[in-house]
Amino acid sequence: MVVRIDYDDSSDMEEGLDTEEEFQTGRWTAEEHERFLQGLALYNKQWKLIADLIRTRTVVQVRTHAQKHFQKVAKLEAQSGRPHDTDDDDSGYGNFSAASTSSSTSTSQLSFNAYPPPSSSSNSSSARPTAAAAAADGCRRSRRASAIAAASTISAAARTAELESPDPPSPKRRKSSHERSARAASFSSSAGRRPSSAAAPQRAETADSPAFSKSAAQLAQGAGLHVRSTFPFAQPFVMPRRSPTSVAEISLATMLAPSGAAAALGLAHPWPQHASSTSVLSFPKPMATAAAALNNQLYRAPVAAAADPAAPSPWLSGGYGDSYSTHETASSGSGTESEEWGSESGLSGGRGSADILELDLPFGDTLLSDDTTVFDAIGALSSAAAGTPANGALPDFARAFAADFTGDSLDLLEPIPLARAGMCLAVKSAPAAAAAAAAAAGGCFAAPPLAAAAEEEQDLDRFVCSLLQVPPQQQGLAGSGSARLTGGGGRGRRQRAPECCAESRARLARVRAAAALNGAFEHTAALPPAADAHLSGASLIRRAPALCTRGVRYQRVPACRASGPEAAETIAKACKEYGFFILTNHGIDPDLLPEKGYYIRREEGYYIRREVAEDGSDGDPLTGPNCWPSDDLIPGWRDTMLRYFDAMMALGLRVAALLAEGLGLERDFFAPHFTRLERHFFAPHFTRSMSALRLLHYRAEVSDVSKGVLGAGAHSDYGLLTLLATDNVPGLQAHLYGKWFDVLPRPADSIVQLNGEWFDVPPRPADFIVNLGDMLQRWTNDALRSTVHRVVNAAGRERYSIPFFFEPNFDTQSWSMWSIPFFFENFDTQVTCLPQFVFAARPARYAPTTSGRHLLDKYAQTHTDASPEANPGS
Ligand SMILES: O=C(O)CCC(=O)C(=O)O
Ligand SMILES: [Fe+2]
Repeated sequence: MVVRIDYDDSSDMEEGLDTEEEFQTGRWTAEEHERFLQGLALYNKQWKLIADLIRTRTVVQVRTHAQKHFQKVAKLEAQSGRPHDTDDDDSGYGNFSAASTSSSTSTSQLSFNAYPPPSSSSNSSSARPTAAAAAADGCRRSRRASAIAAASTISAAARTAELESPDPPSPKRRKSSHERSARAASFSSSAGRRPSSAAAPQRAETADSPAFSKSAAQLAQGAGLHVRSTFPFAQPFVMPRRSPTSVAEISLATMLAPSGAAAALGLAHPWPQHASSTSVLSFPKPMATAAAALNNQLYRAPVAAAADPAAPSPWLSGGYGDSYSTHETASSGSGTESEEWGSESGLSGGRGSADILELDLPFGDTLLSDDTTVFDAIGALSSAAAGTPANGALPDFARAFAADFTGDSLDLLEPIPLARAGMCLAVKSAPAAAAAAAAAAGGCFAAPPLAAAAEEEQDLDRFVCSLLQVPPQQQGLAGSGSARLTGGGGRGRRQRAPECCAESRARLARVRAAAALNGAFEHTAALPPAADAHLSGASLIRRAPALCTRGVRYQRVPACRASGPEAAETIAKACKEYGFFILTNHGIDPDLLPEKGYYIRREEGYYIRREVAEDGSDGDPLTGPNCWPSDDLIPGWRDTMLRYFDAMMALGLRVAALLAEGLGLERDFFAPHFTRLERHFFAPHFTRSMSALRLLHYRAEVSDVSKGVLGAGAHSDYGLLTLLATDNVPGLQAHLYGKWFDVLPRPADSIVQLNGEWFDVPPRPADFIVNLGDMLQRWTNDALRSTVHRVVNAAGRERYSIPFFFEPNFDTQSWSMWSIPFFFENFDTQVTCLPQFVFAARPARYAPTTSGRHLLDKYAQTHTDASPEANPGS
């Protein structure tokens, strides 16, 4: 079992902001190569972007490295006679130590089980709405228009350098070898460690930071933990600037059940010198304790929730609903469950038996209400633990943490399913140690008798089984005699009826899957066959979407209003930190929404752009006349769609204005890029925008990420931003890198602890899901990032969506003999890194271009039939 402890990178953040990049020479490290591979997957052969991702290598170095890499891959392929998976390529780029190689092998196996990499022959297009039907439909399109329509097909395959890697790349800058090696430290529980990990060489100590590794090792040993030899995760754990996730998580755990944590260790105070990230390294033991404490919290809270059967439990809700209906919420609520969970709380200050919620807390009432905020929970618990009077005053760190967590102004959707995330955390963090600590504390959940355990696998299985209350005979484990579960506090445990076992098993599988995703489990051998089945990529995605988060923060998507005094600020904040938000109060006529395209029921995408002449003469490259079904066939549809298009243009302009304002630009900054201040005498379209509606229909096919079967492959959109309307069927997933990693200091009140994970964006039929496009990234010199997203049709249900790609005018406006001079303004639609985002230490990353050029380039990169060769005229 591996427990990860992350190093403090706060100094990196603070010091590293304005310094020049440090380019390395010489052999590539494993880490650099890994990033290179990520970059390759993400950006194909855009060396500049890849170099940006790697950070320590120049573009030229990257290119040379790529050359060697491809040669090597070709050689391996020739030798093996099969395509070589570059992700597994550990065959030597610099100083791969034996340790790191073996580690990455086990890790990639772990990752594969958790989240298989894409097959090289992605057939995502099969699930992608195709444009072929559009052509077959007899619609007349210009050649260019067809090329664009075809985008829906090709983009999934080609635009996608599929991002199905188990962990996303960390774009975070690496500054020093010290920090790199610090990151390499992790711990495994000594309670049941495998001999192999004990014998493995200590990379941290041979690496270039002996001081760090020594102290880490000492600390770990002092705490009864074992320093694992190498960094065990395929990807580095991405950490935010000011509040390293580990600290946040541990803080959270500690704060959630501090008294329990204290009891577990016999400590007077459970969070020693909290909140300083370095303290993480100093307190491996509290970390285990924290996990145990969190477990206490997790498995007590539902008991209280169950006391009111009418109230939906916030603790294990969310995700795709039914897959998370749990026995806690399903239980009778009679209170007898508390016996089962054990009643020795080990928590001080409580009024009652097992239930931490009965603590006399200032916020106690809100703790389990549906609109519970984490702020409340943390505030309540930390106040109680800190012994502050019940007046709501929080310890400073708790206040800061809570503010960091919730954000000030954003109206965050989806109350965090804290328990679920916490479950991952607890299992991830220190399962064996957590169990032991909890047991020592007279635990609130059954802890396996660790001392009797022979193998780590068994410990882990027992641990998880005990969490899930899988009866021993159902566990399918070797040596189950010693796995007899002991009830917390020595109380007898009620055996579950056999019919519950399937559910328990499924839950076991889900937790294990989640834990695997979280990088916690490195073994799979002991999984019962039934559970194994749940670990295939597709089912994992289907069953454990919300468990796929590493922390607790990715379940929520910020919601921003399109109007009101806060709108500009909240939109800018969401864009900076998330790159993704839900737009409410948008003012689009609700009557327009349901009609907007659901007539299109074919397997295809269907584009609508601004109207141009039949011969396309007043169009731009990449455009053509819209293709409308006859009015007899769908009466009024054309009219509806054009009204919708206009409304979306107006909304796009409004959001762009709010964003500009929030970014400190002129409110009207973007507008001229989307409008044409020339009024054509005969065709007074007020826009030359390339914006497009795309009507998408996904057929009822379950995605299988491992096989590359996706609704839409991972991509970012090209324009300024995209306003997405969806029906009620989930499917959209976003991939966050965090927005503040290398440009500006991350604001103290940031809502996001950055991390890269796919997470499910809840469908919001009445609102719009907004994501940022590549052009905005370009304009802001990477300060804002276009958001990578994809569609995974986990439910296998038919799905409709209508993205509105808000894209600027193609090019420079031109004077025509029909223009009304008064309105004419020669405005070049230049996309240039804005001075506000260009610093000495961070010069412009993109050459000026035009919107049209940018689009052509993008299409050329990703669509074979939109390449210059295929479209010589464009
Ligand atoms: O259907 C969706 O939810 C997203 C579609 C999308 O991302 C796209 O067409 O670019
Ligand atoms: Fe998209």
